[in-house]
Amino acid sequence: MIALKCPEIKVTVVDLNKEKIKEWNSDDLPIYEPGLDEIVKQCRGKNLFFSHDIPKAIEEADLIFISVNTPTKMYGRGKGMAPDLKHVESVARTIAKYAQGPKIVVEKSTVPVKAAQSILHILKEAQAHDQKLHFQVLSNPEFLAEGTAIVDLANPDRVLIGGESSNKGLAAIAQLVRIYEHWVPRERIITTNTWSSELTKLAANTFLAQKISSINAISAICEATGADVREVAHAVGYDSRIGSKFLQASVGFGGSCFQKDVLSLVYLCEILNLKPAADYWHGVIEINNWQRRRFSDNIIKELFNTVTDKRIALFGFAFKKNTADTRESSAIYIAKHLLKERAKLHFYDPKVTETTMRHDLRRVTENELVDKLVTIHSCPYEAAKDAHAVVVLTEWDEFKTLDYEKIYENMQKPASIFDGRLILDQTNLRKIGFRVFAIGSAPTQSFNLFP
Ligand SMILES: NC(=O)c1ccc[n+]([C@@H]2O[C@H](COP(=O)([O-])OP(=O)(O)OC[C@H]3O[C@@H](n4cnc5c(N)ncnc54)[C@H](O)[C@@H]3O)[C@@H](O)[C@H]2O)c1
Ligand SMILES: O=c1ccn([C@@H]2O[C@H](COP(=O)(O)OP(=O)(O)O[C@H]3O[C@H](CO)[C@@H](O)[C@H](O)[C@H]3O)[C@@H](O)[C@H]2O)c(=O)[nH]1
Repeated sequence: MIALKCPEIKVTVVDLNKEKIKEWNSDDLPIYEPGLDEIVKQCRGKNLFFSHDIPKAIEEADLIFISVNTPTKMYGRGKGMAPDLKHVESVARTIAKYAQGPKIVVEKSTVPVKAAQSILHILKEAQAHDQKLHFQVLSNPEFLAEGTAIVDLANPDRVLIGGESSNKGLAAIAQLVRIYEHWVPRERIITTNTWSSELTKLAANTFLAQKISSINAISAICEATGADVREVAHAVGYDSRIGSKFLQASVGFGGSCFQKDVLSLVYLCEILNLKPAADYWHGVIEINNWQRRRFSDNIIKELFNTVTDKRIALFGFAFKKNTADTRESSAIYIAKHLLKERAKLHFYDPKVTETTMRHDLRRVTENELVDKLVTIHSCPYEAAKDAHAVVVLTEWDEFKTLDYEKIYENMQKPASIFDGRLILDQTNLRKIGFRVFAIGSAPTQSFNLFP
């Protein structure tokens, strides 16, 4: 977006992963994101470059964005909670090694509060030994969502920049503001101190995830009472203080950010000895896991309490529509529960590859189960053929307009459909003959004798 909006700025993207850089330089980009291909094609070779020559890029740059991954740590202290900052630290050390003049270093990765301090300590060490060096570290968290990244970047609700309040700090902030001002109205560029900016990113993601867990918790009450979660969400969201966005009940949120960032905030609360705050935010994750479990348990319950050897078609594997990203996708966890029960799973996703699906499933369950029980299809009708149930896990638009009569005809009877995204026309499906179960509404066609 910077390359597109600021033709006078040269943008060089560097990555340790040479394969990825090769793909960025090819016609087949390493990620699927609507609108991205066009922009890359328009700018690449003019003022946008992809390279693995990291030292040269550092040498040449005035501003350096650190945008490396900060996944949840899976070992040692903070395992399963704290973000792993080893890549951020490694970049700071690389900058310290190759910089030959003053640089503004921008923390774009999502990090815990005070991470900028560590980066600065490492850079200051280099500065102490070389008079030509001077570093300012800014926090500039990213708020784009996958699937809508280009729109979000082109028209952000806000851009947040945190930095030191010293003269040099303010000058660095002003430089970054000038870049965003090319396309973002000045009143939408917020400047704060570094720690507020870092914390805002974690807070924003936690608030968003909390909204989804709140509506998902309400969806469970709806299923038990006859209220309809879509009606409740609509009416609750009409209150402008609450707002209608992010009230879509679902199989639970996925993606590489929400769980990681909520856990990062919980961990921060714990190390600061703020246990009630840690427990409060941890509830967001607990509800999300519960929602996934409830959904898969309902499938088993409504298929006469056994799915062993039953063919089940799963529509969607990506964590949301318009992306091929599967990181922390609820589909993985729902499939895991069903595989434990020895169901035969037939997947269809318009963008996710077979290799990715098998790799993700092998990470959470035994290889043997995946090899024996999982089939991947390139056509939804094939996936649903002879199935006892169709389960919608991702809200891809194309699932709304499939020929459900044809799907019904080729399924085992009774044919059930479980809508985990509330995208299907339930009345029409019932007319066709399906037993329909949807998140957040009472199971009126339940065969189940016990609640
Ligand atoms: N994905 C999103 O939608 C999104 C949105 C907002 C914020 N974020 C944040 O942005 C950061 C990156 O997320 P992502 O999804 O792009 O991660 P990613 O894993 O897809 O990409 C990170 C890249 O960094 C590279 N890398 C790691 N260490 C490196 C090093 N020392 N030098 C050069 N390259 C290195 C990796 O090879 C990888 O290609 C995370 O902190 C994330 O929380 C992501
Ligand atoms: O009402 C809703 C909205 C979303 N989701 C699910 O929540 C997850 C996350 O969706 P979304 O937030 O749209 O995508 P992300 O790409 O994960 O974006 C989030 O995480 C990014 C990384 O930090 C932030 O930059 C974004 O602002 C923040 O929205 C997905 O599984 C969605 O299906 C719901 O279940 N119900």
